[in-house]
Formats: sequence, structure tokens, C-alpha cells
Amino acid sequence: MSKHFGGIRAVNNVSFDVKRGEILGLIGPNGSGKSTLFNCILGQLKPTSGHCEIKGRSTDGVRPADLSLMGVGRTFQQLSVFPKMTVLDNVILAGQEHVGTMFSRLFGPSDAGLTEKAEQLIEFFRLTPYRDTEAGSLSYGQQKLVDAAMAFMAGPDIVLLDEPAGGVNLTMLAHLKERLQTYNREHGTTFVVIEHNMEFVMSLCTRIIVLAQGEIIAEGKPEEIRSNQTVIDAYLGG
Ligand SMILES: Nc1ncnc2c1ncn2[C@@H]1O[C@H](COP(=O)(O)OP(=O)(O)OP(=O)(O)O)[C@@H](O)[C@H]1O
Repeated sequence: MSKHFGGIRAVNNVSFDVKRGEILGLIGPNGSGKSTLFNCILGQLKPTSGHCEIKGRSTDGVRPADLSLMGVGRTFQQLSVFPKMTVLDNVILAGQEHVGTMFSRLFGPSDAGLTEKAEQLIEFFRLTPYRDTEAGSLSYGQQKLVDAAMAFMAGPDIVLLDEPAGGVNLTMLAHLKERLQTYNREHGTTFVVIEHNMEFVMSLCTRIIVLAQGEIIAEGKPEEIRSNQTVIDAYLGG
């Protein structure tokens, strides 16, 4: 896949696959093309060439609601919680666009099981004490956990996480990492993670792809990436 903005080759002939159940990290210095690649994968930017397929279906031009129907969840770099709504209502709301048939609305349980599912996720992320608290009054790290719970409401096969560790304190980071790894283990959900925090990404991911100036410069296990001289040079140079 490539995405050029005029003369800027933000993403240039990048090609990779993600295996079911994998936790793949996408790292690279500022401006290396990570966000552009994510936006192309998620159908929000039209690639200059190439495309992304998830389970054999192209994500080109796909709407956010259709993405979740395709089994794709995402978290945002900027928090997407509604601060004045409770944690529970935020998580339920995130699930509402995924339960949509007229039949299920007419004849299913009144909330199509969303409350139960939301409560399970709130429990999973250890947020139960804050269930009825306005999301905006939680710490930033706790709001990141709410954001993650929201991304899991549709029971996705793959979740793209955009800087989940950004601005989160060390204790909360360890908790977030442990919860993501447990979710991955228990549900076999695939993760693709953009992240700046090296320690977090190295200990969370099973494989890492490194971008620099729009191109893949390295790919491998965390320990291989950590000692890769091209990667070290790209970061020092960046
Ligand atoms: N809409 C746009 N128009 C023009 N250039 C763009 C646009 N979006 C991104 N770019 C350029 O493409 C390159 C890659 O940017 P991108 O934001 O994808 O990098 P990144 O790796 O996500 O950076 P960061 O880590 O700082 O978020 C940069 O040179 C950037 O200036």
C-alpha cells in the first residue's frame, strides 16, 4: 500500500500481513507514516495504490459502522468517551451501532443484551467501582480503559489500538498491558498497536514492524527489533 500527499510519500510500498491472534506493534519515529497507514487500513484515507483486506474483504472506503460489522474494533489516540455520561452508558453506546436488525430490536431483549455485555467488559477492565461514575471524572488512564472496553463491545476479531499507552501512568500501563494480553489469550482477538512507548510495545507485542519515512525498515520479534542497528539509527536520526 502507498499513500502520497503530493510529493510526500507518507506510506510507500508497505506490505505486511497479520495473523489471527497475533499482537502486532507498528512503531517508528514521528512522521514515519503510522497514522496514515492506520487511516488507510481503516478506510478513512484512500490509498494512492494498494489496499487492505480483512478476512478477504477490502476496507477501501468502508464506513466506521461497517468496519465493526466486519469484526474490526479500534481505539483512538484522543479519548472517545463522552465525559458527562457514565462509564456504563459510554460502553453501552459503543455497542449500539452493532446490534442493528429491526427483528432483534423488536423481539430481542429490550437492550439486546448490551447492558450485560457492557458490565462484563467493565468488570474485565476492573472498572466496576466506576460503573455509574461520569467518565470525565476518571483519571486519564482509567478513561483509556473505558475506551478499550468500548472497542471490545462488538466482539471484534481484530482491534487497532492507536497509542493506547499515551499519557498513561506506569501502574495503569501495567494493568492495561496485562488486560490486553489476557483478552488476547482468552478470546484469540488480534491486535495491531501503534505505540511510542517502547517498553510497553516491546513487552506487549509478539511481532513488531518498524516504519521510517513511510517504509518498513525492520520486522521481527521484540528482542530482534531492540538490537537492530537500522532501527536504532532511525530513532537516533529521527
Ligand atoms: N493530510 C496530510 N497532508 C499532507 N501531508 C501529510 C498529511 N498527513 C500526514 N502527512 C505527512 O505524512 C508523513 C507521515 O505522517 P504520519 O502522521 O502518518 O506519521 P506518524 O508516524 O503517525 O507520526 P507521529 O508519530 O508523529 O504521529 C509526515 O511527513 C506528515 O507530515
